[in-house]
Amino acid sequence: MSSILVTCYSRTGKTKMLAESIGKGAKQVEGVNVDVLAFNRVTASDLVRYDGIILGSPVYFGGIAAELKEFIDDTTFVRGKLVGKVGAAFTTAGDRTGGKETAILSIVQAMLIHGMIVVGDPISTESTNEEHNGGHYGLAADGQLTENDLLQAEYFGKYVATVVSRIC
Ligand SMILES: Cc1cc2nc3c(=O)[nH]c(=O)nc-3n(C[C@H](O)[C@H](O)[C@H](O)COP(=O)(O)O)c2cc1C
Repeated sequence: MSSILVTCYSRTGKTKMLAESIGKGAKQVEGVNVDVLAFNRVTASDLVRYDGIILGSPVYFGGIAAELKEFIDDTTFVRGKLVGKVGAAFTTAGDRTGGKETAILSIVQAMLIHGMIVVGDPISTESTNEEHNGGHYGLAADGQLTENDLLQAEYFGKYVATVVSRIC
């Protein structure tokens, strides 16, 4: 049985809503155990237990929230123990051009430094919806979350879990 952790910093609940939908999608994949955990319940050393780690943050000034950066900085103490794990990132922003890609890439950058295998957000083959908001480098949504955003988050979770189940 492979395992996935989904967690994010979220002040006003939007990024957390995406986390829940990502978890819902990931749980559709057989043979993968998925934990969607509140940010304050996770420590850097918990990451070692998982095969896949999906991390999210709201966009703050074009980057990630300080709280997630602090968490990532703490992962220096598990350096070497995350090698070969699958990683993926997600974000929410206020504005369409507000910095979703730069925020996602900050998370992805840390994952790559850990030697993780990063999974992006391809436009889902399951999606027939042309409104796909896909982040390319990870999952992203802006403004008020729509049903479509939550559906894309489910597809993303399912996709990452499928990769985890294949390679872990
Ligand atoms: C301190 C701060 C900085 C922000 N900076 C940006 C920004 O640079 N670009 C943007 O599009 N939205 C920005 N926002 C809006 C948040 O990214 C957006 O509301 C996000 O969805 C909030 O996520 P949450 O509900 O999970 O806390 C900022 C919000 C705060 C509080």
